[in-house]
Amino acid sequence: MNDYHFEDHHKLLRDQVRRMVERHVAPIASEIDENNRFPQELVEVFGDMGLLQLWVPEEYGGPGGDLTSVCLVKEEIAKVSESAALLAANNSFGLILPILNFGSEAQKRHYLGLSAKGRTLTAVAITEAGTGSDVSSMKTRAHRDGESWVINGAKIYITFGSVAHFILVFARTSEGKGANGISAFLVDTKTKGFSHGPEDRKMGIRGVPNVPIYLDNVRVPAENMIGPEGQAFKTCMRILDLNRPTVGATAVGLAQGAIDLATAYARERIQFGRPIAEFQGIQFMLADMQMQTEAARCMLYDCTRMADRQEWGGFSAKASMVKCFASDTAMKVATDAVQIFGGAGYMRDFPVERFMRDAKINQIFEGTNQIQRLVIARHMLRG
Ligand SMILES: CC(C)(COP(=O)(O)OP(=O)(O)OC[C@H]1O[C@@H](n2cnc3c(N)ncnc32)[C@H](O)[C@@H]1OP(=O)(O)O)[C@@H](O)C(=O)NCCC(=O)NCCSC(=O)CCS(=O)O
Repeated sequence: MNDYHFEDHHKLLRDQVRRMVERHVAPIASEIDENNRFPQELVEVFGDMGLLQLWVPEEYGGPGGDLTSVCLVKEEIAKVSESAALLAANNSFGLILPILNFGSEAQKRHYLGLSAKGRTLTAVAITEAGTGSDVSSMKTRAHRDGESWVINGAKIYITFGSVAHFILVFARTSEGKGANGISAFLVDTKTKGFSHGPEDRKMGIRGVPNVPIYLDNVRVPAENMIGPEGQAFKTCMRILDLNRPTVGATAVGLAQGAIDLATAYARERIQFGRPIAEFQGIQFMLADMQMQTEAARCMLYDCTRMADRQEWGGFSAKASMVKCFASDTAMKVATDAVQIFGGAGYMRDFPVERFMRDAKINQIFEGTNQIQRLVIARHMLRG
């Protein structure tokens, strides 16, 4: 494969991650899915390599990664396990991106410094029972009480919500119309009044705990508000824009992993006296799978380059294109990989059925692909 615009440090990181995946992720990938087990041991491995906290700048004690590094790491890990890829760069969405972009210097020193140690887990809480695509309809409320804010409400489907040390919680702090009046708080999950419910039972990404969380008079110090009061809808949109390419990266990795499995199987599987790889019907499928994945990869690393060069014009639409195109591609590619395996592909003895189950979530979370199309179309129509 082409090396795109990767710099030497990106290639070095990618090679280190490949070796780590072979040693630590590949041996447990099927088992964490089978047992729906959160791989705590990977927290240590990833933390020691700087992979949970990749995006923390060097001046705050972090590895100083960029969007390209985060995506390369996720792509490599997702070739073997989407669940493990979701754990990598865990601190980006819930802590690093909001604090780097909207936090005060004191918040940066404290939280980025903590993240840099490589043992912190975080989550983001936006979604509620009545609030999915329509973020501004959220019902969770926070009111000011002296030097604190007191939060009440419930959120659902919170990824890593049961293991996170800190959760970025979005709540309405005034009854302003629509997007106005929403604020963001970094909540320490040890705070009195915070709790979570039982784990959601999911089709895929097993080993990644998703839970409902409950905030019952959760009191947080005023300094835990991230960004200006009432303006966090924009914080939310901005961190989604920056994180959506990483969903694209996971999807590209998953698709490549499925292609590699299907290609190897097609070479080995004998029917009508020859490997099925010799049949044009299979060759055309494999070629389409690789072509679509390569197109998604080109789009992905073009988008990461934009971000790393701070070229923000049209970035939101570009991030939505990557998330949408790569995840639609991964779903199609994983389904075709199962088809190439035939009956064996439907069995749990082979990993491709897991890839097909895991692929689906990428079309749904961090904004459904219908929402991504809406963002893209709005950008086009604005001219
Ligand atoms: C549907 C949406 C794309 C847009 O929602 P709205 O139509 O309600 O809002 P707008 O009128 O477009 O915008 C209001 C306001 O915000 C500004 N804005 C909009 N987009 C951006 C942006 N990308 N960056 C900065 N600012 C932005 C816009 O200019 C307006 O400001 P003014 O009023 O003009 O000043 C949106 O609601 C959306 O993306 N929905 C999807 C939500 C989503 O992705 N949810 C997923 C949750 S997280 C997850 O799934 C992870 C799993 S988990 O929960 O653990």
